[in-house]
Amino acid sequence: MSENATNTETESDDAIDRGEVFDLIIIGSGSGNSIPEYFDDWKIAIVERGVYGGTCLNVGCIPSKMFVLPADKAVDAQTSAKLNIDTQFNGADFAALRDRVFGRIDSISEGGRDYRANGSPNITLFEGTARFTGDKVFEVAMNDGTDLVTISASKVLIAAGARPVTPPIPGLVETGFHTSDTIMRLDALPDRLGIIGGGFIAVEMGHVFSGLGSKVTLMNRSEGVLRGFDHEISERFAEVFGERVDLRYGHVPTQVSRLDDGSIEIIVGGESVIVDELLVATGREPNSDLLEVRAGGLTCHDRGTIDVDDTMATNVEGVWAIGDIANNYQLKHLANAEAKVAFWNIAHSDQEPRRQSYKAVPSAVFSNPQVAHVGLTEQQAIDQGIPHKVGKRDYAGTAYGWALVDETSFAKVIVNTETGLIIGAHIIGPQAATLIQPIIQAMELDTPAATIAHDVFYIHPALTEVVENAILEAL
Ligand SMILES: Cc1cc2nc3c(=O)[nH]c(=O)nc-3n(C[C@H](O)[C@H](O)[C@H](O)COP(=O)(O)OP(=O)(O)OC[C@H]3O[C@@H](n4cnc5c(N)ncnc54)[C@H](O)[C@@H]3O)c2cc1C
Ligand SMILES: NC(=O)c1ccc[n+]([C@@H]2O[C@H](COP(=O)([O-])OP(=O)(O)OC[C@H]3O[C@@H](n4cnc5c(N)ncnc54)[C@H](O)[C@@H]3O)[C@@H](O)[C@H]2O)c1
Repeated sequence: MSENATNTETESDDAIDRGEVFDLIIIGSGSGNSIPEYFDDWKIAIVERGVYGGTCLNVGCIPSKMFVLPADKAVDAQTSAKLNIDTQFNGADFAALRDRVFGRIDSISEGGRDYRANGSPNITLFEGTARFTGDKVFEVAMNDGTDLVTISASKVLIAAGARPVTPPIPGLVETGFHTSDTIMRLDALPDRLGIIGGGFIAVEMGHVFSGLGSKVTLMNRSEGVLRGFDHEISERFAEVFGERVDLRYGHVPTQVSRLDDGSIEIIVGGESVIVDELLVATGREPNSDLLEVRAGGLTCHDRGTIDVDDTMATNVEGVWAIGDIANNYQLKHLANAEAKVAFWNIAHSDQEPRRQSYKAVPSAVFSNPQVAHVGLTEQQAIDQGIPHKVGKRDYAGTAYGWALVDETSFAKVIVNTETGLIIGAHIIGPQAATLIQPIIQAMELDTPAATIAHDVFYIHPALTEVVENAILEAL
């Protein structure tokens, strides 16, 4: 055991059953599973209630992007006439695609589980649902129905993530619906798919299913889709995406019911929408309630995320929290970064703690068109009274954009005119998630916009010239 880990037996309260005592308990096997090797001599418990490996691996980022790629190819095949080639999309073997994706993923999850259950001598895997019963004490309701197990530790890492919200729409629960947890496991492509929501999951899955051949109707509460994004981006996204998907805005569905022929009727904005399958993607709520974190003395924000500082420490000494249960971004690259910070600080309490930066947290929406963002929107810059200049470049204004025959994609960069630093960037179009990377670097490292525009090469005629030119326009 690391010299920094303390034995809880010394601090145990005789009145409380602390059960088996560990050096470290980790709740959740998603980002919580990335345990550095300097923990090899710690006695560790991992508690996982679901499929091993968490959201990103099993039902999130990875399978969804393995579906997005074939959908992108299908859309390309249907839109190639502008490139003077004659290609067709003749349909998808959805069951084979599903089996390929999950054949890969399920075995990785099983391998990860087996490694922790049988191949890691210092680790005990508890497969069940943990809840706090006291300070760093948990009761675990085992999935196999055996007795409740009590465990405790001197240090705890909470990485218990979030789960899909079920909106209170009359008839929804009785009718039955899919979430992102189940929609990718359908047996066949539905002829008609309804999607309630208009955020990341709605537009990514809307692209997947419409691209592969379903008729998709997306019903969003707000006026438009991707409303948290820069206005120009969300408006352009809706224009382009709306050519493939029936977008209904500004209403919460008021009734969902199952019809005699097995189809599903959704009443939205006073109109009837009839579909074969329904996906609900109206946000994800932190699992802090399942964990009964308040019984462990932890404080939470209104939305249920656990209060943490930038060292990932909670208000209770010896308890850290990371990922979707601790931040409102709900992004895997952030959960991974927070895990690194938390694990380091847990094992090195005698050193100055490492801190997570939130200066330039980027995100990308892997729909079609693709969208990427980092930093402030133009409206946020205005609202915050920051003196700024916006630079914008259409893909069509660069050589590679001509090759793509692109008419809808652009990059937008916002520079603080007092500091010369980039404060926001927004890209819509092919490879947006990759193109934004130099700007993430510049923002995180405080590299002036002029420096990254003038002092480095951008390969000609690559799409990165879009970013170079957008920055130049903002100087
Ligand atoms: C469809 C979809 C696509 C996504 N795509 C992207 C993407 O492209 N890029 C990106 O950055 N992010 C994406 N995300 C978000 C990303 O998946 C999450 O931000 C990330 O996985 C969160 O990791 P985590 O470790 O905090 O939680 P999780 O990976 O959710 O792990 C939490 C684990 O804790 C377990 N658990 C919960 N409560 C308890 C309890 N009481 N006892 C025991 N175990 C418990 C859960 O079963 C779960 O396995 C996507 C999410 C979804 C749903
Ligand atoms: N590419 C990625 O990084 C990626 C992909 C998927 C998910 N995620 C993460 O997962 C999180 C959850 O995704 P999400 O799409 O479920 O949530 P979201 O917060 O992105 O979007 C929720 C949407 O549901 C709408 N909504 C809420 N209640 C509604 C109702 N009753 N009727 C109709 N519409 C309603 C909202 O207007 C909003 O458009 C995201 O915040 C994101 O961080 C990330």
